[in-house]
Amino acid sequence: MTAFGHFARSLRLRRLYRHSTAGLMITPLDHSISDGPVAPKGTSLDHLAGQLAAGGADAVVVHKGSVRHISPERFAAMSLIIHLNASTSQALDPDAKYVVTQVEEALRLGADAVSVHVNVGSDDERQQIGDLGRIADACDRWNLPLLAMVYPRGPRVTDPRDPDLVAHAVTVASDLGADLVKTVFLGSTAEMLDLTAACPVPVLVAGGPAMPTEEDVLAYVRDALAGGAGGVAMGRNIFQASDPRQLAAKVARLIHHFPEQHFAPLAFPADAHRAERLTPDHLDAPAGAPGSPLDHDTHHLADPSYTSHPTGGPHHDGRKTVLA
Ligand SMILES: O=C(CO)COP(=O)(O)O
Ligand SMILES: N[C@@H](CC=O)C(=O)O
Repeated sequence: MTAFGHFARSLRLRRLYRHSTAGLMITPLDHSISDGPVAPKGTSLDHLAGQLAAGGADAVVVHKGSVRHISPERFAAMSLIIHLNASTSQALDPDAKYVVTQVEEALRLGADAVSVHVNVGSDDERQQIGDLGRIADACDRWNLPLLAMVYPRGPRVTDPRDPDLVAHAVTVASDLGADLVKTVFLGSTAEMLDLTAACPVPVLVAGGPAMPTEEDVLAYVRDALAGGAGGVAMGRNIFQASDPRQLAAKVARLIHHFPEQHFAPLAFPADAHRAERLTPDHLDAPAGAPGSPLDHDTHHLADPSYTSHPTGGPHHDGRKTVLA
């Protein structure tokens, strides 16, 4: 290990942020096991994946068998996250998630990262937290980034958006080694700011059930970002939209161009070197203004002079460090 974290894990995390270091737009499609088909009627999973990739999604989360039905071409500009546990809505206890494949299998399938869902407060919590710990160990062995989806859910959880409960849930995820954590939006930007400030890894918000209008979705994403979220892992609102590609593009654009850079996946020695080439004027320029880092649009990642923050090293601004 170096001060910049393990190279291979850093590299894979960096690739997740292929479009922008400002944040992530991930679309989970693991609902296929919990609730049934995710692709709009009459279309295929491959078509949906193509729309998401064309819209600028950074990654999709899918179950292991789904990758057989998606063309590898879809992942030319989008990462593949394999989901490792499952349950169906028909189960006696739908909150009880069980492991259906391993980190090694995900690697064999070409995964760029893996994800695991934990319902904190469920009757089955003991098993799920144990699974998260074991999966985190395997991710450490293979240097594979880990996304933990953590939700307060279970018979004793009366308010799944209780800020203390959600803060507890995301802490479970970061304490056991998740690189990214996905959870519910708390309902207000102020509450989100407290949550995200206390969590050492980026917090991605889930979308929840489909909202009535596209503008509702975009306002929700704006609020989450203003609350310090590191992006979204938004499923139903995207794949149930009348035009998933178009809405994915709008959401991705909001996230990828968000002016505040919350964290720095570019924590490589080479980036410290690149950072020296940005003058303070560049860094102070308003977002999108000539000379500001965001002036580069999404092409900035191809620009060797681009970096997301002035020091280039692991970035502690009171929020997060993607790499340690
Ligand atoms: O947990 C989820 C998918 O993994 C739910 O995502 P959405 O709420 O955005 O549909
Ligand atoms: N990760 C989610 C999938 C969506 O329904 C869950 O298991 O609840």
